[in-house]
Amino acid sequence: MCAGPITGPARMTGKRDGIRHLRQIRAGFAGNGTMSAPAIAVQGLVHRYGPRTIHDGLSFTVPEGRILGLLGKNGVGKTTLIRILMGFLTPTAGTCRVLGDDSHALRAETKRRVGLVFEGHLAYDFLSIAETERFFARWYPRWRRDVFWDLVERLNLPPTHRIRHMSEGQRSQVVLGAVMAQDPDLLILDDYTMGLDAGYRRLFLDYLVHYARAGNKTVLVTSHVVQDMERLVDDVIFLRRGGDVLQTSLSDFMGRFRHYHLPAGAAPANLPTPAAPLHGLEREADGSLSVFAFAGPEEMRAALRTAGIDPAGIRERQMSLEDAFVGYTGKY
Ligand SMILES: Nc1ncnc2c1ncn2[C@@H]1O[C@H](COP(=O)(O)OP(=O)(O)OP(=O)(O)O)[C@@H](O)[C@H]1O
Repeated sequence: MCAGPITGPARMTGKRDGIRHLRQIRAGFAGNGTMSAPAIAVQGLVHRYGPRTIHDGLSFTVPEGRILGLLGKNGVGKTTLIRILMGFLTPTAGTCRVLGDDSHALRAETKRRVGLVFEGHLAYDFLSIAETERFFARWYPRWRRDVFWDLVERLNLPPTHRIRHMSEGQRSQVVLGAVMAQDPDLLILDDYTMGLDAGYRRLFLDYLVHYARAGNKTVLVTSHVVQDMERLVDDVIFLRRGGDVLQTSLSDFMGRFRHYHLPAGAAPANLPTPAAPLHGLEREADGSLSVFAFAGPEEMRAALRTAGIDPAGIRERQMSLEDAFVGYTGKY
């Protein structure tokens, strides 16, 4: 993980389904009822690596002041999207605007307003913690020493301790402190959990929520620790292979997406292809059936009958966000 102006502030470094539930959060709705330009606006994004299409007409916006979790299975294109947003990659087609600028033509002052945590490490690892803080401070007019030290002093290491002599998780803590201290308007955190223990992850999440709310920051975050998202994000975007995208508020998704369980024998040996409102059908090891759907119990019974599945014995099961993520994206 690497952050900041290690190569100057202009180089922030540091990681469709049957149902088309595209619920686009309206561009510019700031969550407090006011309209403002979205912090991120992606329209018709296509990206290919050679013959492989990673994104195929992706469109979404991140309204200012919202915390959005970008979720998807390994290899679905989260990091690619972030690379495009930061101007490291030029998309095959489509437009991406970050704080009003085209992503492949970000002005230096716009880059300074974006705090990025990305795969990698602190490049100047021969510096001590204190030297690192002074180095970053020179680049950022809004540098917050208090924020840096508030996060970094929890390491219980002397300020003279060199970055290269730190563990991976300790380095990550310095990176997170350095990014937050930049006082950016937009934070992009790509898999920020690298090497962090559960306690520090929790501390950082609580800190981040408070920091983002107090400063009206916009946050785009990816993490494989999906349960963390539950305490952090306002909205989620699910990316799925083939270019499907679902954008919704977390509360709406958790309220509408349901998991039902049916006893063995309820469904035919060959499971039907789920059609709306059914989203996914999975045979469990004991022959019972898990059904994921955007439907309440009554609608569900009717949909199951239509699919040739006996709804008798149906039970709804509570889901965490991680359960819902696996139910929505599939186990493999
Ligand atoms: N430079 C590249 N050239 C060719 N293919 C690439 C390149 N970079 C990434 N890919 C492929 O593009 C797809 C998306 O990769 P990406 O890193 O964006 O996924 P991701 O969603 O961030 O994955 P993960 O959750 O595993 O970090 C993968 O199949 C990957 O192998």
